[in-house]
Amino acid sequence: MVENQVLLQIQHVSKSFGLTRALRDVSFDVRKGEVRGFIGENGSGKSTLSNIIAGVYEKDKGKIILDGKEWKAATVVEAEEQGIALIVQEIGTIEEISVASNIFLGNERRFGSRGIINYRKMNQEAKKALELIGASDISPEKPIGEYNLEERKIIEIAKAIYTHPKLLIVDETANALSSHGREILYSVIRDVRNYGGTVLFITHDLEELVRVCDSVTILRDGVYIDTCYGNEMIINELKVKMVGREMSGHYYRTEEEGSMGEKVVMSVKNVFTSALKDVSLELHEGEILGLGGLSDCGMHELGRLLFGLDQPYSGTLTCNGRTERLKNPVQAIRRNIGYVSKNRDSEAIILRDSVRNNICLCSLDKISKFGFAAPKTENSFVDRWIERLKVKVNNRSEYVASLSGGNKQKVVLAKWLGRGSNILIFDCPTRGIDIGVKEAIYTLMSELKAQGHAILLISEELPELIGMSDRILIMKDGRIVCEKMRSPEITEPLLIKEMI
Ligand SMILES: Nc1ncnc2c1ncn2[C@@H]1O[C@H](COP(=O)(O)OP(=O)(O)OP(=O)(O)O)[C@@H](O)[C@H]1O
Repeated sequence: MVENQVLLQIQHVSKSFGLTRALRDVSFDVRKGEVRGFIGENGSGKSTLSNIIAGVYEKDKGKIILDGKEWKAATVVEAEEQGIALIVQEIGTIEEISVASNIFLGNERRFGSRGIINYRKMNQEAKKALELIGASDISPEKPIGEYNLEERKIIEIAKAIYTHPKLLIVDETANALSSHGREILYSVIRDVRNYGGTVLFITHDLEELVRVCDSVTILRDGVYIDTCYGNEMIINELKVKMVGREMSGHYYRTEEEGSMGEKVVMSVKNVFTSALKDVSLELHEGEILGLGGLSDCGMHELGRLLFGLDQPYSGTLTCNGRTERLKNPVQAIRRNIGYVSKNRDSEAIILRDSVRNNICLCSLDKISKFGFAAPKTENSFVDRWIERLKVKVNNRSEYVASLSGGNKQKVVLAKWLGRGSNILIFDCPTRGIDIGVKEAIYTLMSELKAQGHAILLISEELPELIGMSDRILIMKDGRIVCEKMRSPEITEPLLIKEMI
């Protein structure tokens, strides 16, 4: 329940990274027991402020008051000790260690005696933490590397809630989760609110925001715009406040029926892997083929297989008229296939390299002459795509690691669109992307379709699947269980019925 006492006061906070003014004189308050949404376009400063509160970054100016006292965390561990938990946008776990060690990272001392850690006790406690949020299928002893993006996010949720934080910050986490994972997250948010804690909830999904939050604060270009409460949270008005202009409201394709060319550009027949059971499909030129299902249905694995990342036990794959085995992504790129992975930071971009090199990476053969790429040609190629996708970046030499989440995603898209791949496998392409750019990406997908490109759209967002696809395949337990042609009769409940 929202109390009248204020927990967090942000007072005139500013922060710059070199030339980028990420936050400019931002001030607002959040009360105890309040679930506060936090929205703004990509690069508007949401993660920067969250990171300052949670001790990751230092602010340049301003004050933060927590529970009546000035708050200045020097480290994340210090912030945790003071009751602040942050679930970051990307993967926040450490690869080489166990689930339990991740949950108690920085707090191992509590299981130690004379310098020796009692791992049995740590595992037992981690098991309790996981059970508490209904994730008892995750084993504390296992290395975290055995778990996928969604399961790792659930482990991070368990870690965050275990300490009963007075302030829980959730940065763009829901869109890495399936409906089951989202239920876990929402129930944790309800628990925090029930014991009088406060939640700062960052999301680009405004419907989710209105469902989950008591109020919302809007940032634009690092500047505080407004805070709306309860019934004042009207989606169309929030969009205008975020973007600073009226939005058209037409995100998706308007045709009632689907269309596609005759030519099949890619097909798989009777494919089996550990995750796929007798899967066959055909992708046509000029087609957007939607692939949906629950997150463990096999759709993400199918995307990996079509890009040569995984190999089938049996079955055939035909690509641009040739039957073959894609042994690796290099072969797939040669066959003109592009792939946007759901797992952005670890699979889709090189964080410690420039925006320029990331965008050019797969197109060097196209923009080079006699094996040499002239810097001028490279630069104009990169600038064209930065401009086209409105990537918010100071210059093309900036490291991708310093971009906001949504802008990283735009770099991934630019890389494949720039190459002109005629087969595009998009796994959750609009993950973390703000509404303005979402609209631009959907327009781009329609243009690519019109030019004859084939797109396999793997998505957990049903409105996106229904709104963009010519045909939808639903997968369940590794099999394709239904096929629906584009039509106004296709609804979310109809697809959900096939998925569960
Ligand atoms: N470590 C950093 N180094 C340099 N610039 C940074 C760094 N972190 C953030 N920025 C810049 O600060 C600005 C705000 O980024 P921030 O990540 O806070 O945005 P955001 O609102 O969370 O965006 P998104 O919705 O895309 O996640 C961006 O221009 C970003 O490039």
